[in-house]
Amino acid sequence: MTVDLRYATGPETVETATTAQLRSRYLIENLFAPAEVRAAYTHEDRMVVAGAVPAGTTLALPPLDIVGTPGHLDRRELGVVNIGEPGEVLVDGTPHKLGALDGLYVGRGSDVAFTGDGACFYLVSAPADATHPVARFSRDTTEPVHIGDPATASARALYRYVWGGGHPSCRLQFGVTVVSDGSVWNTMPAHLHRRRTEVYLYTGLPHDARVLHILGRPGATRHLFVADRQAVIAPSWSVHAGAGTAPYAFVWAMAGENTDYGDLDPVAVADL
Ligand SMILES: O=C[C@H](O)[C@@H](O)CC(=O)C(=O)O
Repeated sequence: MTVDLRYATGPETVETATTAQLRSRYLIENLFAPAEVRAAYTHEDRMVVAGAVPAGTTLALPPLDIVGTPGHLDRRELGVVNIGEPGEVLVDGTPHKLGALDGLYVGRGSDVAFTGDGACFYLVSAPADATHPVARFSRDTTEPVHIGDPATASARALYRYVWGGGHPSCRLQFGVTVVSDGSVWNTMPAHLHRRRTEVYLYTGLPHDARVLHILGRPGATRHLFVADRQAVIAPSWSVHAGAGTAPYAFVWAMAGENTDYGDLDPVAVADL
């Protein structure tokens, strides 16, 4: 299996990069294909992001040569969000049913497989040095955090699945944010995470719409136009925010020094 490999980058490269260079470093375009698992590996906090689209088959989470262990999760933990129709994640043979935008945490050491005709699983794994129990997160029963404001087109609901305040993890945090009807902005005002890397996977966007995603250091930002089911890597020095030309949601996932969701450095709009 080929893995899309991304090296760690410094902030000074962003201002002189061409659009093609920015896209090849930070944008992950083709994670989802029927009856396949596709993966990208970033050296930024050694996160793996992957897509598993069972399409009627049973797909196993494969080991990756770059990870270097016989099982993918021998030394890693995993977050899963279903961005398709309902399906099942088999963890050591036990099925966990995930509906639209539901999440699953899988601890170190488990074997994982995916089934479901219309399911589309987005996966994030990160190094782990302890084993925490499997946990399912239902979008319907997770109480969202409402932030932003319709007056600034930034109202959105944050469904925090693993974020340091609930289920334990080693390094991984993840959840789903749904932008409210009539709003366009995510993560505005923006912030930095000095102590971790974050990856956004946009979903629910019409095929002819795009999210204008902002990256780079405050005061030296660039943008990427991002289509549905594409992911963007945000190194620790980069803001990560966006505005959609149509309604959308996104899966956010972070890995780094701690699992304290509130450990971030706000950036005032005027400083962007
Ligand atoms: O630290 C938090 C992550 O960047 C996201 O959870 C933020 C987000 O979903 C949003 O503001 O819309």
